[in-house]
Amino acid sequence: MTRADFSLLAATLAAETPDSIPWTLPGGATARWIDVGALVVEPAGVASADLLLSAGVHGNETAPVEVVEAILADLIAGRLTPALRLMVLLGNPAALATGERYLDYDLNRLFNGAHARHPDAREARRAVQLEALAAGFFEKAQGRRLHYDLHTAIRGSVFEKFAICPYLDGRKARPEQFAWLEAAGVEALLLHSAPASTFTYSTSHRSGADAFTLELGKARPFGQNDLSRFAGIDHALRTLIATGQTDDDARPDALLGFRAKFDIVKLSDAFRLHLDDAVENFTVLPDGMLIAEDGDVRYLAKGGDERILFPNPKVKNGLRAGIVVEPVALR
Ligand SMILES: O=C(O)CCC(=O)N[C@@H](CCC(=O)O)C(=O)O
Ligand SMILES: [Zn+2]
Repeated sequence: MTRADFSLLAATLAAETPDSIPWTLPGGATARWIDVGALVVEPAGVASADLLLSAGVHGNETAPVEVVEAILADLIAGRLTPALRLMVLLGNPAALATGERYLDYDLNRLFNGAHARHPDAREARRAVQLEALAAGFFEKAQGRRLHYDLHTAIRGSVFEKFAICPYLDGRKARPEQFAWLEAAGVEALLLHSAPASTFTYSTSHRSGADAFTLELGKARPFGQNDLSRFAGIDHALRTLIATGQTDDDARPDALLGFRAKFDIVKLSDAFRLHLDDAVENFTVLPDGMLIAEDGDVRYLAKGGDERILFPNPKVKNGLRAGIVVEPVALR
């Protein structure tokens, strides 16, 4: 593979060794393959912002990886010229190679120190590495710090594309971001209500990044994605990279707001979810419905337009097996 046709995905899946040698892209930007699944692009001029784009934190969520690969290919070929600093991280190379969500433990439950509780999981080492790469990238930031962690979901969704804002330690989300999310085709925004062990909570909390998890459709294996369904995020990211313009004065009116009300936690092997596989994310829960139970613990819906998100009885014990959300005003 020459520099001109370098593919981060191919190099990552083939477990090639990164060389950290900078090379100049057509148009004068610089690229460096700094670590496994990690590439940094610096613009020729002053960077107007610092964008971390991660994909493949879950190995079965392949469409966002393909979107990011296509953007990188255009940057490397000089068809796209960056106005900002960019770091691309492919989250879980080993799981991407096997097409599984994770190998030993869900990587997106191991950030912000949680890796120390699962030292033997291969993902624990990767979480440490990713956190160090993200922190190193943002330490050198001179502009606005942005992190978009791109995912797809196991289930279908009432809102096909939605964003998740990590808990902001009491601060409010910056409304300037909402217009960009809408331009990317995002229909709903969930605000988390508590700290978490996710990548976006980590970069928000530790590096002060405006971080969002973006859920962009349904998870499918490589080769089975209809990338036309990802045109909105593809276009919004390319515009952001080319212009470096992160704020938008437009007043979005269609973005629906939700807040996390409570987590459904799988405590033991006795956990039973009373929602079948066809139930989509953001389905309204009838008042009084028994959503799940685990021994003596019963999770009940309390009405008021409560909805279910990410119901999954197959998670490991101790992890979130669903979130009950409710509408909230965004501004
Ligand atoms: O479809 C599912 O059940 C999970 C999709 C997914 O991976 N979602 C992320 C959300 C992370 C966040 O809360 O910011 C995850 O569960 O890690
Ligand atoms: Zn995911």
